[in-house]
Amino acid sequence: MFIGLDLGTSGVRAVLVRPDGSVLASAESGLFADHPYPGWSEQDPANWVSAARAALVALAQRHPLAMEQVAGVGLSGQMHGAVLLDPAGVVLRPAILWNDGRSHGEAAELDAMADVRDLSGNIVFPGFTAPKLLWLARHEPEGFARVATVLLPKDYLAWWLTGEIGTEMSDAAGTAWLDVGARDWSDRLLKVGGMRRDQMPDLREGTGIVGPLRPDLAAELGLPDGVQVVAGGADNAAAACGVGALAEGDGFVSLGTSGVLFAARNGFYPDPASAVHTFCHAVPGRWYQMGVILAATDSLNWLARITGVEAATLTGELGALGAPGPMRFLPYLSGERTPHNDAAMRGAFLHLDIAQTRTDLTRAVVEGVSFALRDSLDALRATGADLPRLLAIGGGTRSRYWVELLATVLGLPLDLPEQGDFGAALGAARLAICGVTGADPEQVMTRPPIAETIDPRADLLDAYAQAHADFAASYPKLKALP
Ligand SMILES: Nc1ncnc2c1ncn2[C@@H]1O[C@H](COP(=O)(O)OP(=O)(O)O)[C@@H](O)[C@H]1O
Ligand SMILES: O=C(CO)[C@@H](O)[C@H](O)COP(=O)(O)O
Repeated sequence: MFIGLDLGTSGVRAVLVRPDGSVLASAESGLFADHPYPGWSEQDPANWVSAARAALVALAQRHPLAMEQVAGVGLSGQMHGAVLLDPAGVVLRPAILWNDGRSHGEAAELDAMADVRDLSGNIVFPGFTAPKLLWLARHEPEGFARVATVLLPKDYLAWWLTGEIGTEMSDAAGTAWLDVGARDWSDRLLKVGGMRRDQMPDLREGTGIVGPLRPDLAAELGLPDGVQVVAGGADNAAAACGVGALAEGDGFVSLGTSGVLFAARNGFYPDPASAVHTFCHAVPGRWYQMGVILAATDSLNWLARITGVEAATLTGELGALGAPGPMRFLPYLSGERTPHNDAAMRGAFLHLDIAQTRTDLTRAVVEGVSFALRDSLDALRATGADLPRLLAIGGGTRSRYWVELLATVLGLPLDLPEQGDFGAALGAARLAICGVTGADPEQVMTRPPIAETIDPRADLLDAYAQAHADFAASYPKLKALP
């Protein structure tokens, strides 16, 4: 048996997976992000540990015999977050997350420096790790002086599970300190970011082993001796492993806290002039590209918070998909990444009318998120990625309305995998299977059974294309406002 542990922004999910790759059980424990100031987004790593422990204990209570058979644990997690450890391994401050825009000035500075885009293969976005450390050096210099190690979120869980410090290529690629083509830390990128190699965790591929599970944790969870903890992958790379997206033409769209349009590529094809990301895959010798929006289900959760109605209830009120609503919503509540790279931009509702209801607001939100993902699809296509169809994963795909809308806005058939919510956690477990048994990733990371394919609604394609054009035209107009 194997365990996959995915540290999402909205919660930790643990899955117990049989050696043939089928899922026996899963458990979840929720998380919240703190936004102490506009544009900031933080989580306390202690809460990640509590949530991971709760999810693992839930599996142990329900499946004690299966837990006795576990050979490996694989990890997956939200990308880019900076977890700062002092020389004793103590966390120095709350982790600064992927959707935190405070370091936009530092990001622009790094981005303008010679060789930076060429080496990292990417624009330096404010959400990436390197500008966060430059911000820290300027605004919290005492804390910065004590940073002995920078970890990415899931690597902090590896540290908790094993007492070992390490990372892997797919998460390291999102730091702006990695030479993404060479799959190694870049001395030049570290130097311009004010960092040293000894502050970086050791690098391995996603199937590499970080170390054995701590004996006290094994005893607490009813796991045997000698369980190996496998490095795993950044959540999007791990999700790709979970849905078998390894080669050219394979891709997925994810409706999680962030929204992601992912395309596996057969080689390293950076296009750093565009806001498409080019990162190492979690399996050796492969890369991928993606467009990212910063608030997908996070936009819906914001509406849920201010209306006092749960996200699932809001989408449940939408009924059957029809023509686009009259309102437009720009989902830039945490700023914008692909395609505009605009950390200062903020969201908006347009064309509010006194007759409109909560349902109209929900419709506008899910439409706005879908239109922003269409922008990412167009940006990916411009880099040469060819995506004839996509798998659809993430919590938002529980809404049938949203998936049908998204298929229509993207103009592509969307395949809903059985157990689509497990994507990243299942991918983490698959990386553990490969790491512990030496199995070939190509054999293990197959496409999952598809529960249903949702086709675009041919009768609505033109109406949504027009609504997307209106949405796209709104961005420069809003940007021009003081
Ligand atoms: N029926 C639903 N309709 C729309 N959104 C939903 C529904 N059920 C769950 N969600 C959303 O899915 C989110 C969780 O998605 P998930 O992919 O697990 O996120 P993450 O990986 O970012 O933590 C929830 O926060 C919620 O907003
Ligand atoms: O910043 C990115 C990718 O570049 C996000 O996709 C994060 O990795 C967070 O993911 P979720 O919590 O939405 O899964």
